[in-house]
Order: sequence, then structure tokens, then C-alpha cells
Amino acid sequence: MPCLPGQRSMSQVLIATRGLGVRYGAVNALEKVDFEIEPGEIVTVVGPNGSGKSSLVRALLGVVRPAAGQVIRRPGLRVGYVPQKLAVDERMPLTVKRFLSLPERRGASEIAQMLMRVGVAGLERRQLTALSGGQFQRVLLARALLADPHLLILDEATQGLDQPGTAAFYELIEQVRRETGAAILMVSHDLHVVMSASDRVICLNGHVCCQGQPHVVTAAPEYRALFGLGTHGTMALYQHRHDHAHDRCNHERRDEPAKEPADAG
Ligand SMILES: Nc1ncnc2c1ncn2[C@@H]1O[C@H](COP(=O)(O)OP(=O)(O)OP(=O)(O)O)[C@@H](O)[C@H]1O
Repeated sequence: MPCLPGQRSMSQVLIATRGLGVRYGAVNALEKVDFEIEPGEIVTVVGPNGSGKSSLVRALLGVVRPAAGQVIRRPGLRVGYVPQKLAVDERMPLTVKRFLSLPERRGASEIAQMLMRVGVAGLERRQLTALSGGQFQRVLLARALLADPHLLILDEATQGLDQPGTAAFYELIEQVRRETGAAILMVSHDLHVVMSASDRVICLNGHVCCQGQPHVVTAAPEYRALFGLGTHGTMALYQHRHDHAHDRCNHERRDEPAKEPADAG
């Protein structure tokens, strides 16, 4: 798999990072990340827990300030964001229609059309807290799409959905790409999604370890053995063609204790 391919020119990309570093106090979440996404691309970011996937998303959204490097946005870029989860207070009445009108007021027909488009027509009057997990994710997607984004960012948006629910959600995402031409950036642990729905996969472990087209890895014997095994499987899948020397690119989980050297006392 090609690693760290040459950067594209900024005129081709919607958003890019150059030498991005993100820190939380003493924690170095990301360093030297060069990333970019072009119009219409579906890019998936994979990586073990604590590898900085959400930190990359936060930096792209502008909600964390880079400790190093920069985030470059195309002027006028509109970004839609579907979060991993959204805590809704059970005691606070909030209908789907009202939620979709926040922060910007939306007309009834615009809301109705968008709900139909994401496959949950007629839910306007339902309380957010009364939705199923799959319906809720589609409402979050509807909210992101109402902004008519050039770039849609989904941070583990199918967490908690069953396999058919996940598959249906990603079919919808592909449909959105087809219909709107929006670029899609997904953070995902679903290996089958990585394989079937992405143009490019980026493997993160505090920095960009590898990236490439998913089809490059589908022929690997490891694929069958690892398919469906979750993050460990995803990471191992990326190891088999990992033929470059790179510090911190050992794909160990960053939230597990580092191995002591053999001669350590
Ligand atoms: N607000 C914060 N304060 C301190 N440390 C943080 C904060 N957010 C993230 N971190 C740390 O930064 C590192 C990267 O976290 P991040 O959430 O970006 O990883 P991730 O790949 O999205 O993880 P996961 O797969 O578990 O969601 C981790 O070591 C994490 O503990």
C-alpha cells in the first residue's frame, strides 16, 4: 500500500492539514498529519482507540486549535457534521421538526423533503428521545444535509446500529454523494464499510501511517481471516503491506502500555 503519497495541490482540495499537531495538555494526540480531501471523495479514517481520529475531525471542524501546523479550508467551504452521539435530555421536549430548525429556522416543506430523502419521512412531530438509534442517526444526517455541505463528516456515525442498519445508513451516504457531489469523511470501525464504501482509507495512529485505495487490500489472505474482527482486524489488515520504516508506525494500540525492552529491569 502506498504510504504518505505526494500532496495534491490546494486548488484540488476542499480542506487540508499540513503538519497538523493536536495536544491536550501533556497528551500528544496527533503530530505531523498531512491530510486532504477532494470534492466527491469518500475517505475513511481508521485507527485504534486513542489514535487521534476524533482529534483530526475536531481540528478539521475548527473546534480544537492546532498545536502545530495548520488547517487550510477552501474559501466558503460548508461542512456538515454527524457526531458519534448526541446527548438529549430526556426531560427536555424537543421534536424532530424543532431540532432541524436549530440553529437556523427551516420551512416545513424543506424539513419534510429532507426527512423523506434520508428515509424517515413523517417523523416531524416525534420527540427526539422517542426515536430508534437508526432513526436518530438519519435525523442527525438530515440536520447536517440541510446546510447543503461541500464536505460531510461522520464520526463513527453508525455506532450502536446493527449490521443491516449500518449497511443501510452507508448506502444512504453513497446516495448523498451521488446526488450532491459532496465529499464524505468517515471515521469508522466497520471493516466492511472501509472495504466497500471508501475511495481511500487513511490509517491513523497519532500520525498518518498509511493510506490507499481499499481494493489494494481486498486480495490479501488476511482479509478473510480478519474481516469483521473490528479495529484489531482493521489495523492488522494494514500491516501486511506495510513495508516502510517509520517511527511510531508499529500499529500498537496507543492506549495499551508500551512493551518494555527485553533488557529492562
Ligand atoms: N479533551 C481531552 N483532554 C485530554 N486528552 C484527550 C482529550 N480528547 C482526547 N484526548 C486524548 O487524545 C488522544 C486521542 O484521542 P481521540 O479521541 O482523538 O482518539 P480516537 O482515535 O478518536 O479514539 P476512539 O477510537 O477511542 O474514539 C487519546 O490519548 C485521548 O485520551
